[in-house]
Amino acid sequence: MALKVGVFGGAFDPPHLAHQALAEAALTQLGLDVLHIVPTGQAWHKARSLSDARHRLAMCRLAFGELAQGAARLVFDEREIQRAGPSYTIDSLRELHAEYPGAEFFLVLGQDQAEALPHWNDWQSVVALAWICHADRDWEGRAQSFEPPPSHESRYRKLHMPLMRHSATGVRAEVAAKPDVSPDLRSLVSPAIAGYIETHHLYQKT
Ligand SMILES: Nc1ncnc2c1ncn2[C@@H]1O[C@H](COP(=O)(O)OP(=O)(O)OP(=O)(O)O)[C@@H](O)[C@H]1O
Ligand SMILES: O=C(O)c1ccc[n+]([C@@H]2O[C@H](COP(=O)([O-])O)[C@@H](O)[C@H]2O)c1
Repeated sequence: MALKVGVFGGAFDPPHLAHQALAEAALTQLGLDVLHIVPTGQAWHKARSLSDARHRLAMCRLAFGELAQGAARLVFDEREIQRAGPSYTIDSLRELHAEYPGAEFFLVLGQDQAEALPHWNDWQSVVALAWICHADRDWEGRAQSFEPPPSHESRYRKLHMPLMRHSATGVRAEVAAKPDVSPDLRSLVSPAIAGYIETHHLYQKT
């Protein structure tokens, strides 16, 4: 049987509880052998610059480190941080295909990026190289549940997790408003991430 390789990319600035729930859903529902967590290097599609990659990677290790279950392995994958220029998922998928010949790939996304996928660089190749595994996301203004584009529907798979309104934007705003670890922050990120943010004075108003 082909090795099943999951790929979960994100800015992870910082990783929050919905990221952890999505990674867990992917591990349990897709029967993955390995899950690559891929922090973005340069997010061409985001208006703000990301925090130092060193911090985002350290927080990924804290947030996702406990998730490896059963036979599944987690890889904290620095390729997009190391690569010069904008981070394109297609580049990472092509490299991973070469590293795992014959494997089956599963790209893990929340609803917003599943909807944005047709605007990604070379998205048709992305869809050809990986199953698109998407979970709904609770956000204001969400009109309806995401429906895959009919032309590529057979390449999409739904992941099930509780609808969560968590966002990294919300975490950063909470810390900027209340620099001490607040009960609201504790409801958004794991204790390890709250501690890391506090120790390293991340996201505080300057
Ligand atoms: N609440 C959520 N429910 C489901 N998926 C989510 C949720 N939050 C983030 N994701 C997914 O996790 C991946 C990485 O997201 P990202 O690191 O950009 O977090 P974010 O919360 O969207 O960040 P920001 O608020 O800074 O834009 C994306 O595929 C995104 O759709
Ligand atoms: O390749 C692209 O063109 C592309 C465009 C938008 C997003 N992505 C990737 O999708 C993942 C989730 O994006 P984000 O903005 O939610 O962190 C992350 O790995 C991004 O690099 C990739």
